[in-house]
Amino acid sequence: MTALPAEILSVRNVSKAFPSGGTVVHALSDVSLSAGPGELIGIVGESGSGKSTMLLIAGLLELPTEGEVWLKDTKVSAPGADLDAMRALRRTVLGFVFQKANLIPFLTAEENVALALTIDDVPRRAAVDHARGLLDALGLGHRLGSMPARLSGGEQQRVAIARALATDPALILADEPTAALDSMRSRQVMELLRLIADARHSAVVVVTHDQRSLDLFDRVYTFHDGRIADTA
Ligand SMILES: Nc1ncnc2c1ncn2[C@@H]1O[C@H](COP(=O)(O)OP(=O)(O)OP(=O)(O)O)[C@@H](O)[C@H]1O
Repeated sequence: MTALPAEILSVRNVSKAFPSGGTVVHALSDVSLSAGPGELIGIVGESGSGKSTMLLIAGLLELPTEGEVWLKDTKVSAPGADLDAMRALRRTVLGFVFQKANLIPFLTAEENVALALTIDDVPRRAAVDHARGLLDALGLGHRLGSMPARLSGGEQQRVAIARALATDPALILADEPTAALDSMRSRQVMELLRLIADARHSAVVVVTHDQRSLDLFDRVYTFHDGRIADTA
């Protein structure tokens, strides 16, 4: 058995400033957080506190102004790093889930998931088989051939989660994945993310406003004004 790394994601002393109309917005100030294998980590905080900016930096979609992002034992991002060069890393190590499922409307559920693999040159047959297995495991085995418009909001979000899992990422980043769902479906999606962390030993980091599911999390960082005000 291979040893698991101590941390999958380590954000170290990250700050992010956006120039904005002659002034500077300090979206993040000296933030450090981590997520290890099998951990479900929450990020909460009021609007504008820096949660999404944190996720974009951890997801290698934005650069920090100061500080570093480490994936496993490698420093991958710091001021001046080349975000384009991180594309392969984003595709293989990271999985993203957003507030809206953003499925491609003219592809079936299984085609949406398989696409995450075929764009990386996985042969179509193998990609579709893998997509079916994932959708089946997420309770959507009966919806493989359905178009997104025929799926409920919760089902669409589960397809989006299957798509994020397709490349077997070590780190899954979710930005308000339950915002568009009712409370029962929200709970189901959060429980699914908990299960994914447990079963796959992935690190799962979720930005959420949903206070009712926080019992499922290993650690919750509360952001306030670009800083971590509390860790519980
Ligand atoms: N590209 C940008 N340019 C300028 N300012 C930005 C940019 N992105 C974010 N900000 C500012 O940085 C601060 C943090 O924004 P962020 O979106 O990270 O907050 P949030 O906690 O995710 O908010 P919400 O819960 O409303 O999504 C805000 O003041 C926001 O206006």
